[in-house]
Amino acid sequence: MRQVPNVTLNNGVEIGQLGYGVYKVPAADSFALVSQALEAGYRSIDTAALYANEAGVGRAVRQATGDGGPLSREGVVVTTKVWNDSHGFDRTLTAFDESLHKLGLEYVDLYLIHWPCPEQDLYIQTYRALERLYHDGRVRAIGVCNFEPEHLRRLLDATDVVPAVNQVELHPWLQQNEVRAVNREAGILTEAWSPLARGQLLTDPVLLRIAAGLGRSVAQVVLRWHIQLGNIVIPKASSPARIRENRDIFDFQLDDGAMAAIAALDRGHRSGSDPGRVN
Ligand SMILES: NC(=O)C1=CN([C@@H]2O[C@H](COP(=O)(O)OP(=O)(O)OC[C@H]3O[C@@H](n4cnc5c(N)ncnc54)[C@H](OP(=O)(O)O)[C@@H]3O)[C@@H](O)[C@H]2O)C=CC1
Ligand SMILES: O=C(O)C(=O)[C@@H](O)[C@H](O)C(=O)CO
Repeated sequence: MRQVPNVTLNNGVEIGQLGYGVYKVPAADSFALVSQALEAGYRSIDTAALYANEAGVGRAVRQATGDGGPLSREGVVVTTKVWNDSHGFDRTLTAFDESLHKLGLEYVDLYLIHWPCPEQDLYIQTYRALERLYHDGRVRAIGVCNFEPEHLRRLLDATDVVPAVNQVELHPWLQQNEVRAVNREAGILTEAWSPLARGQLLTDPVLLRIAAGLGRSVAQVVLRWHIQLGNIVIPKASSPARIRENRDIFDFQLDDGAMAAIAALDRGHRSGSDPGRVN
């Protein structure tokens, strides 16, 4: 097994380029599955207040990094997010306290605004609260999710700390080239959510052909494509076998022909919500 490589955020914090996402992981399973992911070599876990499984995530991280555990707390990145009903400066600080309490950790590594919620028009105040948490040392890095270029430009103009990541839906059927370019220009890393389009693209004939040629699964080919593009990627899986399968993407390469064939699959297909419409 090859180690998951780290990438460096714009403030120097390191994060595994491959992490484990836990949307729809039931609270009762989150301890076991996150423990298995950490055992399999993942060092970054992506949760959110919305997912209602922060307690199990935190317990798994505490067990793996506590006295006698195999890992150091500094070596694991825990991401959580402020949900849409907690936008605004004070409400965000309260939501953060609740998440930290559920996680049972001393600090959060990466704290993100979950959606810009443009109709609420509070994301600048929400981000100001993230900046406060960052300056107070309660989070190691801050960022956003689902920010379209217009939201990002406004945020960059109005605030001081450049987001470390912009986590957006991204996969071969929704390649987000404009968002990726704006992120790159601002020094923001692109993190891909639903990197497998929630499983919808696993029967794509082009991907099946590339996977067959390499003797890999389609999921592995798609995750490898993300890695070669420079994305951070956080697939969710519900079994130890799939958790390991998704990790095993660092011992092969997609050649230029395969990368070009995948680039041609972009079709603007969303498997989740449209950021302009979530409020
Ligand atoms: N910031 C945001 O707004 C959002 C963030 N996210 C984050 O991104 C993470 C990943 O996105 P998610 O929506 O879960 O979708 P993914 O694209 O990661 O797909 C998950 C689905 O793919 C299946 N799958 C995973 N690995 C394999 C495999 N090797 N072979 C076959 N099927 C596989 C899973 O099945 P099974 O579970 O049965 O194994 C599940 O049904 C989330 O868990 C969450 O952390 C997600 C949505 C929005
Ligand atoms: O998983 C998340 O983090 C989400 O916010 C999404 O799943 C979102 O609720 C969605 O796209 C629903 O289709």
